[in-house]
Amino acid sequence: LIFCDHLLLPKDFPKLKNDAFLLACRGQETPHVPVWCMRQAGRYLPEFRESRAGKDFFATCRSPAACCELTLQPLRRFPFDAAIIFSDILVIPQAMGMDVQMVAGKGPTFPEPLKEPEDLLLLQSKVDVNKELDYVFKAITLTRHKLEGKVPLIGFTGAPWTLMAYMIEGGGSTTQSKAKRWLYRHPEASHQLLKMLTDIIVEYLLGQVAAGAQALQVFESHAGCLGPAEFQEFSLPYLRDIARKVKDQLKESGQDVPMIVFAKDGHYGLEDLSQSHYEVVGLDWTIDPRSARERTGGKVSLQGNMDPCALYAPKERIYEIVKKMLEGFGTRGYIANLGHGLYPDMDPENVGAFVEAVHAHSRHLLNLK
Ligand SMILES: Cc1c2[nH]c(c1CCC(=O)O)Cc1[nH]c(c(CCC(=O)O)c1C)Cc1[nH]c(c(CCC(=O)O)c1C)Cc1[nH]c(c(CCC(=O)O)c1C)C2
Repeated sequence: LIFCDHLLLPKDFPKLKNDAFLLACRGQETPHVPVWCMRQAGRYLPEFRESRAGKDFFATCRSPAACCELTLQPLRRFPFDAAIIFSDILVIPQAMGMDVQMVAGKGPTFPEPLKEPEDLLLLQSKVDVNKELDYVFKAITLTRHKLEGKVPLIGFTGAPWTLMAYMIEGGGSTTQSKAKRWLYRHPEASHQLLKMLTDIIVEYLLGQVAAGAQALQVFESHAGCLGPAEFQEFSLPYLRDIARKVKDQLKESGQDVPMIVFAKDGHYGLEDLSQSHYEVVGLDWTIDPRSARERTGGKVSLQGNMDPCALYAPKERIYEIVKKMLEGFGTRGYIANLGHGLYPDMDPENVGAFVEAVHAHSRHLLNLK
């Protein structure tokens, strides 16, 4: 039999061998605390730099074979309990007709960001998600097959506010002041854009599940620049809408896929996030594990939250930090991760030490029970 990778269909997937991550999402017992890292497919790996060398970032995102290879790379080195599909949150603005380029040393850049509400007319409001983002779905299907059931595959999206911020700022920003100007000056147009994004995101996530994603993470990376009131108005309702709509649709076809919401620096919204139809709330390192547990009252599983910079510490110190983190969160309903993505200058050995520490110490704690 000859298999052509690009003809692989989203069915007959290999049987899952390690379900610790999926069990933890649902608060069920696991033999160890599952662990993965945001940006685990990244520049800190020499093999990643080699695969990406000289290739355009978004061209790489459009190649299912390249995305599959980059997704699998970290799993060949470390016993992570989940894989996350290599892609980017900015493929959605691209699908809506915006040009996004990866500029070396600067990051993703929009040559023509949205400036005024009239610019919304330039956007493709009815995006044919299955056609425009088909390459992501193909990457997911291929990767799920190539994972051979080793660990579950996570799909993801940017949240509406975070995507809106990039579309107006035209790239990364520390203040998000151009995007926040819209919230205060053009609230109606802001809601119009957020609603437009929400509809596309729902379809996009459903497409990822149909293609083979076994869990979904929604990145609200720019929650931190909103205050509680703006979060209540411009972020939370859309995060809730996404989870509710995705879950309602999946239920109709008898499916159930755990969802994770990660609102970076959105500690003020923790109680609300824990009551937003997500099984898991991701945390950055500014929240103390015990207080996060108290504030979420056992309603959700938690994921996080070691400071990525703690990985610069010597290995023994990493072990101590992990130990404290595990004792703070407890071993049930918990997925170990960093509080944000891995930095490109991280020593892969220290990433390995982190994974090893989570597995070893959580097994120790679980054996004491
Ligand atoms: C590895 C990588 C990615 N994106 C970028 C890079 C580095 C550039 C390169 O390799 O050339 C540019 C890339 N893409 C983006 C940025 C940040 C730009 C900025 O705000 O300054 C950069 C450098 C935008 C982006 N992209 C993403 C987010 C949300 C998570 C977060 O808060 O970091 C955001 C904000 C999501 C993302 N992006 C990526 C993944 C892959 C899966 C994994 O985690 O291993 C994921 C989940 C992949």
